[in-house]
Amino acid sequence: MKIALLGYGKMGRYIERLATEGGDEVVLRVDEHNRADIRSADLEGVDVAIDFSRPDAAVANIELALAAGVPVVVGTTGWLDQLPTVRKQVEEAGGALFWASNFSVGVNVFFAAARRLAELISKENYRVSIEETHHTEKIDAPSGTAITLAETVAAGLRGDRPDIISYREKDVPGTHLLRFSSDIDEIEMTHTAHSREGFARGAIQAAHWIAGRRGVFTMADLLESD
Ligand SMILES: NC(=O)C1=CN([C@@H]2O[C@H](COP(=O)(O)OP(=O)(O)OC[C@H]3O[C@@H](n4cnc5c(N)ncnc54)[C@H](O)[C@@H]3O)[C@@H](O)[C@H]2O)C=CC1
Ligand SMILES: O=C(O)C1=N[C@H](C(=O)O)C[C@H](O)C1
Repeated sequence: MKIALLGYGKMGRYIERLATEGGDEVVLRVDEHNRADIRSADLEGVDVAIDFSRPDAAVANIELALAAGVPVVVGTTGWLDQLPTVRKQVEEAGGALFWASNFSVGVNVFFAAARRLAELISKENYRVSIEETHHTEKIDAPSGTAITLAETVAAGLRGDRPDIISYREKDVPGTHLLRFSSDIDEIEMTHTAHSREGFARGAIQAAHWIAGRRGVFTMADLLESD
């Protein structure tokens, strides 16, 4: 398939390498230097746009893809407070958006396990906390994954979102720790990304999956489909 990359940094370049190895073709690369020159007509012939850019750029990039009638896969974090408005825009345009705060299969399994653990523990007296560690170039804090994890745990507990502590350390691709602690014992679950490969593979899988679909989707839709 023909891909437009909206954002051509660490993730955009990783996706290009894996997608090309898999037989896809990257036909447009957009970054902060050429973004102002890009119009929806430049997306003509593109099958899917993949956005890994910046928190303050994602919504305009989604609007660009919608205007071009091109499905868009968005991995950028830090804009999801605007999802309700964007969802309306997608529905009104009859477009397709696939978003995920984390595209790796491992993290999405971690979310499901965290939800179940929170449900099981909800009547007990545990303190819940989340810690996330990322590389020092990361703009947003807390991470999108940590926010999704906190929302998932809160839903399982039928309670408040746990607090999140953010750490920034050189070259860390992404580590998330969920802790339930009481005076009696402690339960910890950690997901450690060894590289960006899981994120890139998941985004490419989503790009193939969204072809021919309309609406707003995320990883649970993909993982639960046949
Ligand atoms: N959902 C997921 O699985 C993952 C999400 N991310 C998120 O993806 C985003 C990008 O991450 P990285 O590639 O590591 O960042 P990066 O800083 O390496 O790359 C960002 C790219 O966006 C470009 N850019 C800036 N303004 C732009 C605009 N208006 N339009 C298009 N491109 C623009 C920059 O020139 C750069 O090429 C971040 O929000 C990060 O949190 C990162 C990894 C996994
Ligand atoms: O910026 C990153 O690098 C990452 N961002 C995502 C997030 O904010 O959760 C996903 C992953 O952890 C890497």
